[in-house]
Amino acid sequence: MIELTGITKTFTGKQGPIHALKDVSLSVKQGEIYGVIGYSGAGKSTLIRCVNLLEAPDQGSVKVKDVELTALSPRKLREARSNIGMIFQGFNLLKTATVYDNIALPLKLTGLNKTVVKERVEKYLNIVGLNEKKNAYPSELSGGQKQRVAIARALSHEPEVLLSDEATSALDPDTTEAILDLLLKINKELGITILLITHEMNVIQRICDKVAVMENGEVIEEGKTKDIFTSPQHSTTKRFVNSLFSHDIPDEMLTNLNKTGHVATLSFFGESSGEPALALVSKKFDIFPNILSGSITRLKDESFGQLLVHLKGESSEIKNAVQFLKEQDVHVEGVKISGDNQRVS
Ligand SMILES: Nc1ncnc2c1ncn2[C@@H]1O[C@H](COP(=O)(O)OP(=O)(O)OP(=O)(O)O)[C@@H](O)[C@H]1O
Repeated sequence: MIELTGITKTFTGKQGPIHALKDVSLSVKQGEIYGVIGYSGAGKSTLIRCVNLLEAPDQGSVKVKDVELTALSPRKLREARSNIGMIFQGFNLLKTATVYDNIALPLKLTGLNKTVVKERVEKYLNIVGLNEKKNAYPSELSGGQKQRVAIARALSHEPEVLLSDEATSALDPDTTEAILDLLLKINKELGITILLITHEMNVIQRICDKVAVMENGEVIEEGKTKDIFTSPQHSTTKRFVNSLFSHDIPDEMLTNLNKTGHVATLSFFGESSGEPALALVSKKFDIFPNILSGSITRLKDESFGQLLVHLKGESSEIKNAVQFLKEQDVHVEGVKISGDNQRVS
């Protein structure tokens, strides 16, 4: 549905060129929710703005539904853009217009008649659950309600693609959850493909099928959310994944524990697969596993758990136990302590 190939964008900064995007390629399939995560300045906004050519890339190809957008005339580009909705962190609502008019005015500009406009506004206000607020002004709405209006406005053009530029970053955790649920519903029930950018791993965790991690204008890691969570490769990706699990054990304690065995994180899917596998390990091998910390969270439709464990015993027994855990689909990774990388895997 969205194919970005070899996208390069350089800005002219006061201190010289800023290479915001360096040869970035990305492929989003129809019906997917695809998340791009990265720290501030990674290039996420520039990338998402290239998809509808709000930002023109210096080089590279932007295809949406097999149409090369960079080659279109201004009129054809306007048509193509009507198939790509967008929502923003700051909502971008007209302050002087009611909720109804915020959605209706852009529709009228496309030439739709009054009856169709009314039907569309009501349909999409219903979908976002805000029909009773149609005569309110944005200043009378909460942040979550403003984002709902913005979503209804984007959907009212009946696009196949929705771009979300940090749509939940200005919202509190409960409102964020509600907006993420709404995005899931839109994806499921209307079949809209969603490409979003965020700096919050919980957004990726809750709704994304796939994720790309960006740093310094490049995609450093990409794949199914499930795979990235169980086996992050790049140190930045590991930081993002670990941000969801606070195994707050002091380094000194970890160093001491490593003298009598190995400290490792075990990642697993399903609520019950981690602990039973660990119980079996203590029966089968001459080791004593001790859970130091653990938590379970949800990855879209599945539960995903992580345990920080101390495996006490001889190295050879630990090695066999780790091999056994891997065979039970538990991902095992040694924990770094003070630069001394005691890898178990
Ligand atoms: N119009 C511009 N002119 C000059 N530099 C820009 C412009 N837009 C972005 N940049 C620079 O490009 C780099 C990437 O910015 P971008 O906004 O895409 O990153 P980001 O990952 O979205 O970060 P943030 O979450 O802080 O917005 C940054 O160094 C930024 O300062």
